[in-house]
Amino acid sequence: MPFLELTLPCTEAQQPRYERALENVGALAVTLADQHADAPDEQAIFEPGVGEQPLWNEMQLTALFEGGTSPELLLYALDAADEGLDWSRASFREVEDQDWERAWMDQYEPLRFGRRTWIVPWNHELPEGADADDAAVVRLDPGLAFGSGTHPTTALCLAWLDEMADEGALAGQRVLDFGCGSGILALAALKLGAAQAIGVDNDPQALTATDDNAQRNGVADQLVAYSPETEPADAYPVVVANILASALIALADTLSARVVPGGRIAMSGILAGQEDEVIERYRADFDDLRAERMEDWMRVTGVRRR
Ligand SMILES: C[S@@+](CC[C@H](N)C(=O)[O-])C[C@H]1O[C@@H](n2cnc3c(N)ncnc32)[C@H](O)[C@@H]1O
Repeated sequence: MPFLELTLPCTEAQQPRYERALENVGALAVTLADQHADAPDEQAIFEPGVGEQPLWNEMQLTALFEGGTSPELLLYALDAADEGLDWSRASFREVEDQDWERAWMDQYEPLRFGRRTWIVPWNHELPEGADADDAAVVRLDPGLAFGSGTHPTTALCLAWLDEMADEGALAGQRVLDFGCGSGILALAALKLGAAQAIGVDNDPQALTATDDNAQRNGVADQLVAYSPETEPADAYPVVVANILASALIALADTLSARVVPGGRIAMSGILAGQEDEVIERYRADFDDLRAERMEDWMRVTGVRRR
């Protein structure tokens, strides 16, 4: 399936704002490359990781959208997403998915979250010095679904799961990963000791990626991915939902009902400044609501009232 690729030259100072606007209108992936590299295959591709900033002053920002997306409508949405940004230098082309998978995998390195959670691309090994006996290792190919660990919202949720495991709150538990993308959070929960995980996503690519990654990690019998229409209306002691703030607010009744009394929830996909609205919406059903920030993004956690 072809995809629509948007490229745009920008400065280092402009990059976070452009990136945020692109993600807000549904970019599947955003990468940065050095503007001055000579040939495309020599370009240093850089996806901003946790706490990392690109080195270049001038860069080329590239975003991938679903095939069939109209460039005109996209520009209209981008203008609405942030009226102060200039998109006149944006250019578009159709790309085959293979190009993107290759670029993604080539620049993707093992990353650690919290004390012992490792996200390792399927074609890499744990770095030397990592404690292989203690590590909870997820081997991942994000494919075309969101969820490689490099986005702050994923990182915030992975760090929370790692903490939960250290507190003994994951061992043997059932976990719901709502908006599972690549399945990264469900897989991390299983590797950290959860007994079973359910993934839910409204994107068929995500369900395929989650199934593939469950096979790759040898946990296909513990992880099942559903569309929102088919997910069992069950309740779980641990729920993670990394979707946008607007979706968390719209789905508050459903998500609250998915958490058992005394169970815990972590929500992300929340831009800094949106956390109070999310907390307000969940206040009726949850205690101990807290917000944690990473870069421009927030995580809200809470404990379901008994
Ligand atoms: C930001 S990604 C998170 C992926 C992964 N869980 C992670 O933490 O990296 C959000 C995912 O939620 C899915 N999603 C968004 N809105 C949804 C909804 N209303 N119901 C189910 N899935 C949804 C998207 O398709 C996408 O895969």
